[in-house]
Amino acid sequence: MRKARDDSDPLTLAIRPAPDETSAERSLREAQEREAKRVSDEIDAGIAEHKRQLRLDSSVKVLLLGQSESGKSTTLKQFQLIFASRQFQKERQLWKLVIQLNLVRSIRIILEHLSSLTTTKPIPFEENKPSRTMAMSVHPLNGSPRMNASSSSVAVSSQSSGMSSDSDIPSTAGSVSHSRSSHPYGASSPVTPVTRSPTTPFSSPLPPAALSEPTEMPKLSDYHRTLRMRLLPLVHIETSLLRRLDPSGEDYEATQLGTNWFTSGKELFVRSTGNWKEKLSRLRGRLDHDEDEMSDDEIDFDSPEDPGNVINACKDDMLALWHDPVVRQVLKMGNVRLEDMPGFFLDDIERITSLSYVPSDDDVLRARLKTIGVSEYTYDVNMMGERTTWTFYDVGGTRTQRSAWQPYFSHVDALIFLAPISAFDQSLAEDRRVNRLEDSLLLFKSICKSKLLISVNIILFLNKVDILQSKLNSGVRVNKYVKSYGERPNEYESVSKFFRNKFAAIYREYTPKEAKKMFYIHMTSVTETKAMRNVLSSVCDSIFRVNLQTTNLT
Ligand SMILES: Nc1nc2c(ncn2[C@@H]2O[C@H](COP(=O)(O)OP(=O)(O)OP(=O)(O)O)[C@@H](O)[C@H]2O)c(=O)[nH]1
Ligand SMILES: [Mg+2]
Repeated sequence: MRKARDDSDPLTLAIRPAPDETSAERSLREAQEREAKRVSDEIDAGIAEHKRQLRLDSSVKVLLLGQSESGKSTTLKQFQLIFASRQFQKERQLWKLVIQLNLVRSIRIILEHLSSLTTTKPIPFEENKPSRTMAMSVHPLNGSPRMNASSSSVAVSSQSSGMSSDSDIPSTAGSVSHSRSSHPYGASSPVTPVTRSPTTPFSSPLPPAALSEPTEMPKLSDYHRTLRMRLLPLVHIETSLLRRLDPSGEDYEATQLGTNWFTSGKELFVRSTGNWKEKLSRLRGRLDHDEDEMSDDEIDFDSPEDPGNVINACKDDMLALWHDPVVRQVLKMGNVRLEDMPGFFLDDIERITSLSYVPSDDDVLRARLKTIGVSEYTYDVNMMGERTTWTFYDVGGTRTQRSAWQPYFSHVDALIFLAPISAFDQSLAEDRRVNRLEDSLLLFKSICKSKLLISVNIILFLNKVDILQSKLNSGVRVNKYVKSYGERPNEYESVSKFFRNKFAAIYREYTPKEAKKMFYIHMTSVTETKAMRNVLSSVCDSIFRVNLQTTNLT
């Protein structure tokens, strides 16, 4: 049995007061003991603070990867909306200008298309066809171009990346993005009207409308020409705002009315080094400033030239243009599906052009702002009772941007890879010969194989399932684009399971055997906040737990 006080313990013996201790000695001893306790408490507090600091320093770092328009930046917006909503609310007004520019861009595309009817000869279909014998392909990860010899009518990227055996998705060269009417936020790029190759049995068919409609373009009247003239200020506003947001102009070319519309497909983008939020704040902040403080790159929001006023003044003409039957026919015959492009707001003209317009959450999530470079975003979030710092790296997804990803591989805890599975019938905007789903599969394979990512947890979002669903509902057949889909039912359950298995098989086959990491797959529509609340909570929770375990702080 243990004694209440152990007289044989050397420490107890050493600190035991002397039996003949005087009261002065006792006071001194007690003072020394109090001081020792104070020092000890201070050390404990220091250790606790150090641990807290370590936790903060070892913030959770997440890399967002995937091809362009896969939904990376939208995932980040959802994270912010759900976990850092105050910041999201604060930035809501900044998105107003982006949304208005998205709207103006759609108008510009219509105007350029109308203009091309009158000023330039449409490019003959055959000129857009890739070479039958030699074609460029690009490595899916580093974006470096290579020349491929190809005996087929098109160069398929798998031929250059050793994927020909496991890739059964034909190139969409010689095809166009399929037109559909029911999904408003579809993210296909403007389609290039090229013919179906007669020698590739699996090339995407042209939409029936493009094949069966009469070939004669409707005539534009003076009314259309006047409408065009009246909308020109919008285009100038766009040019000037884009210049102000990116004065280098490196990735932006001034819009030239009268050029062929598909040669001027430049879109609004955010450059990682550009601090667009600050620039937009400055442009917007003019109202709060003193007149004298106005600098050259600010806009006078009180002036009739202010973008909000100009856009508002053009409301009726925009509505007239978008609803004009001749314009609709011209677009249809040119196979221009604005509804399928990201940042489509033409059905919201009334609301968005209002002087008192404030973007809704949904508007912000639908807004399209292309990423250039790698942007870092940090949020302090309460998770599992802890205040934790989350750092996200949002990258540009076009092929030429991918070489910038690698330096981030070695110091992130997890990566979220987004593959838009609705894109099985679309081609890359940057290379019309490459099927978007195939590009995602090849990219995912490179990620799985990467030795640098051997201990990085992978979360795969098979995204844009809402668009996939509406495509299937409107009758687009998967087996026209994916040979191995065979005679399975053309229904969401079966198609989503098939794609899920395809990605899971790549993970199993190509991840190095020694890798120890978690891997989850989620079917997502990252624009849908309600569903994403559960998905992101569960994803962040798992990343956070694994992170705590690995830093040994639990
Ligand atoms: N309907 C629908 N639209 C989506 C979904 N995910 C993204 N979008 C839209 O698709 C467009 C492109 O999304 P982004 O998040 O900008 O794509 P990204 O991957 O960041 O593209 P880059 O910056 O070019 O690399 C945006 O207009 C989004 O609103 C989805 O699941 N469903
Ligand atoms: Mg982006």
